[in-house]
Amino acid sequence: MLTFKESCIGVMKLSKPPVNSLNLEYLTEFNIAIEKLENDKSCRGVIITSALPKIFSAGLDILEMYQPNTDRLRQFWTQVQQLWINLYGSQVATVAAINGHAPAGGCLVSLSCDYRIMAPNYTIGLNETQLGIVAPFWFSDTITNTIGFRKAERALQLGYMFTTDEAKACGLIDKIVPPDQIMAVAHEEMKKMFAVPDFARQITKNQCRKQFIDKLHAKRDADTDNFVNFITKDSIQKAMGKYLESLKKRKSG
Ligand SMILES: CC/C=C\C/C=C\C/C=C\C/C=C/C(=O)SCCNC(=O)CCNC(=O)[C@H](O)C(C)(C)COP(=O)(O)OP(=O)(O)OC[C@H]1O[C@@H](n2cnc3c(N)ncnc32)[C@H](O)[C@@H]1OP(=O)(O)O
Repeated sequence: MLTFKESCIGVMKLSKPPVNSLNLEYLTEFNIAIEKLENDKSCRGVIITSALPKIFSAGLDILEMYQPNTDRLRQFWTQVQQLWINLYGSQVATVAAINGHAPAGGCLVSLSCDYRIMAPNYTIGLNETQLGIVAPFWFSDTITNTIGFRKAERALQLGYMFTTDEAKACGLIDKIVPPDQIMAVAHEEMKKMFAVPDFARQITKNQCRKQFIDKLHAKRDADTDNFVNFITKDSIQKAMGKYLESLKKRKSG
């Protein structure tokens, strides 16, 4: 993770080649970095983007979920939950500068921010069902809160990956920006949020989001148990094995 501060704005650049997949170690690093910026009194905003060309993040590292060690799988899921709690509940203003593809966990990271700008000709969405897995309720709440129930239900069922244009049309992202302007526009959007007194913006954000974060807090252990029980099922392992094979075939084909 490349993290630096530009005045009162923290910039986090995901930099885990080849595709910024989020494994246990990287999620832990991500959480530490966001918690550090959150606790920095001089930090009013965070921009999350990718240091890699063409990929914002490929989402959760599928290899963490395929033929897993159960203890590690639990730690992994705890970090995924924590990342969402940290980002969705963040008191600083957050902008996702999506400069590449953003499937599943990559999409969730961006949906957890306050504002999303995206470069053209990429794809974004919660594609979990295409892997034969199910987005948990808090992924589903987050997309529903962004694009509304009907569109979210349809997109989740299909595991639909939106093009940048489609994402803009349904409100999954807020603005389409050429890649060379994405950081400049992220700073402009941040300034718009800074024009509102921080405490008023923060209380409003809490009013909108707290109930959803509280819901996960209340069910956190059960959510981890569900995840571990679900992922370790033979049928789910088979489906994930097939998906991994298809990724490799696509590469060679
Ligand atoms: C009842 C419910 C209870 C509980 C809930 C249960 C389950 C829910 C759990 C979790 C939710 C899951 C969230 C996720 O995020 S799952 C991850 C989904 N991500 C994807 O499907 C992305 C797949 N990747 C791609 O589409 C492409 O790789 C991408 C467009 C990102 C990049 O394409 P490109 O052509 O540039 O690169 P590739 O050659 O495809 O990939 C390079 C290399 O990287 C490997 N790879 C890709 N993505 C991942 C990944 N997410 N994890 C691990 N590894 C990944 C790919 O296989 C290649 O590897 P190699 O062949 O070895 O070089």
